[in-house]
Amino acid sequence: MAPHTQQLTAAPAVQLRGLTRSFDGRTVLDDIDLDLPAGQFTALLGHSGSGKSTLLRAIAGLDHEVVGSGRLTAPERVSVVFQDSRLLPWRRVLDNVLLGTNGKDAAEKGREALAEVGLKGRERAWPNELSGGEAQRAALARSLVREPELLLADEPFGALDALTRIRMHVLLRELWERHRPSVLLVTHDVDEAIVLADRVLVLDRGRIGLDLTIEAPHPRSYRHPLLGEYRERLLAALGVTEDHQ
Ligand SMILES: Nc1ncnc2c1ncn2[C@@H]1O[C@H](COP(=O)(O)OP(=O)(O)OP(=O)(O)O)[C@@H](O)[C@H]1O
Repeated sequence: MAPHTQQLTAAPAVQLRGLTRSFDGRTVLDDIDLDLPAGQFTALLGHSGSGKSTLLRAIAGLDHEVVGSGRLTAPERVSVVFQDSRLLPWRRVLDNVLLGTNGKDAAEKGREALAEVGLKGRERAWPNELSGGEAQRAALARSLVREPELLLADEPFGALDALTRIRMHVLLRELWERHRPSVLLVTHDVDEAIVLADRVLVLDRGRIGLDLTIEAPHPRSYRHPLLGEYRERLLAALGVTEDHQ
């Protein structure tokens, strides 16, 4: 049995019950129940405006209004990565990674995390000296150094060119294999979801419209023959027909 399959039986890292969120009387999340098992790599797909970021923010504990309406259980150590690296421009790369950490071995861990994401030697660089892909690598290092039980990623590769995105997919999956946090990756890219995740959720009209387990060995390429059927099911759930592609 693959190691990640074993972890699916573990207690859920995230439990949502009856989660509802409205803005100005408009319901964006409608009574959502969801369990994310510990150590699972899940992707959340949905059209623009379907509420993906709202759901992620709720799980991250960044939206206090939503928590009041339902029940949310999430781990203590949560890291969030966004589309924009959010590095502080006035701090060098290593100092960005270390922000908010402490302990005498923090700097060493920061260096190790930068080496893991392929930024060894760039510790003293300024954020504006990094490419977009490198900045996202640094953002991943910053999230890793906190040893998160849950990694929430909101379209982390959305602003990158296609080739860089593929390299980042490989990196993210490798990091997940090594550290095994629970991951929730928000994306509107169906291929990104099925190449990376073992479970893909589709958010539609405030509900989880489709909850699909992807059973194909890793590493997966976009052309993996097993992925075609999953792609079609997800596109159908998103209301995208072949004619639209
Ligand atoms: N703070 C807010 N105030 C008012 N409306 C909001 C707020 N945050 C989100 N919304 C609305 O909630 C809906 C869902 O937004 P959300 O950002 O969660 O969607 P999304 O699926 O992440 O979209 P995208 O893929 O474009 O990032 C949108 O209609 C948005 O305008």
